[in-house]
Amino acid sequence: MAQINFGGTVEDVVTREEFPLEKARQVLSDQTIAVIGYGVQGPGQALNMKDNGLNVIVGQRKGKTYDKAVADGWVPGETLFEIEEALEKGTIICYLLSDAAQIELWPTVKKYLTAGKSLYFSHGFGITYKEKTGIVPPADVDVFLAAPKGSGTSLRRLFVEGKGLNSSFAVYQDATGTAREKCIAMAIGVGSGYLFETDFYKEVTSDLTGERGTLMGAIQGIFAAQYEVLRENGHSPSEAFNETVEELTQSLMPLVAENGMDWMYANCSTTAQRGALDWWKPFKEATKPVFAKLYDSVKTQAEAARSIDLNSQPDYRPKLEAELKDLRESEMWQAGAAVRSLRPERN
Ligand SMILES: NC(=O)c1ccc[n+]([C@@H]2O[C@H](COP(=O)([O-])OP(=O)(O)OC[C@H]3O[C@@H](n4cnc5c(N)ncnc54)[C@H](O)[C@@H]3O)[C@@H](O)[C@H]2O)c1
Ligand SMILES: CC(C)(O)[C@@H](O)C(=O)O
Ligand SMILES: [Mg+2]
Ligand SMILES: [Mg+2]
Repeated sequence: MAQINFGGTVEDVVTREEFPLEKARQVLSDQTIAVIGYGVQGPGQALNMKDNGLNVIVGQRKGKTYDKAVADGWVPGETLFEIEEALEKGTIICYLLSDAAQIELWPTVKKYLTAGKSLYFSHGFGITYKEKTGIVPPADVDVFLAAPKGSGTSLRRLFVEGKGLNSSFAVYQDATGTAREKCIAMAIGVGSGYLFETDFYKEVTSDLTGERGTLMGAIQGIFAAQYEVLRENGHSPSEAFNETVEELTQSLMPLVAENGMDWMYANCSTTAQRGALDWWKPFKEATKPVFAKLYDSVKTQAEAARSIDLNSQPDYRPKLEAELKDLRESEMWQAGAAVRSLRPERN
């Protein structure tokens, strides 16, 4: 493994140079990879693996998502099956149902996990919270994860552009002595950039924190707070949205992605730099207690319990959709839709 210095801490990582696609193909040459579930990660991972020359089939229940799989080129009876048929054919079972659905389907999946097969996850959820999920794999199967650090939609888009999201990987159970190399081969096969090692507990704990925090929850909270203050002080929706969201996503975050925060700052005025350097600290102080509370809520499994409880309610889907609709129809995101429609490249 390559040793890389991450800001003073040296970590082992796996790059595509030392574990090339050719090696992944060789490790997985006698495997039938069954991607169970075709929601968000399913399509990204399955299509990338197929384009990478691996032997992939998809298992998906009939309905809209099954039709999407057909539209994506999966052939019923050849590479696309009902879930149980795919479970039977697969030697590496990629369990890419939603975390809640994984609980429901587990008794079925378990039946097909015969000795020597592999069970692959993209999250540490099911295994870490086994007292809540009931997911306890048989001792004679390999169990590992590769967790792309981003949406399955981006995983596919970046792959098509010749780029790759980073993924973490972890082995939970090595029954055959080959779990680790299969795990790394799968992580390369789904189109990852570099790989960093973790364990199932750390993966789920950091992932739940990240998505509730800066990646999704905190960012919306901070956007909403600033937007409201601007509106309360007489600024128009377009001005408030541009100064809160549009400039960040269109101009400044791409600069951060390219070369770091200081470089983005350096490409703004000295007036902006002075203010940003002064104000990031009070923002950190104000929000750190919230992040500590969030981490604690993840660690005590309150977040997992809430997710499982709510997801298992029969009316959860429509309620979730109603919440997303409220967000979409809020003034800020309606202003956002108007702003997006005015981007020159959309005309
Ligand atoms: N969404 C992402 O981009 C992302 C990123 C990293 C990791 N993950 C992890 O990947 C896994 C899959 O997540 P996802 O967001 O792609 O899932 P998802 O919510 O998109 O659902 C995946 C599939 O589950 C099927 N499904 C739902 N309920 C079912 C049931 N009762 N019976 C049979 N099928 C059912 C759906 O038809 C769908 O095809 C999860 O462990 C998740 O944490 C997701
Ligand atoms: C894409 C995310 C947020 O990284 C993933 O963790 C998820 O749960 O969808
Ligand atoms: Mg997640
Ligand atoms: Mg994540």
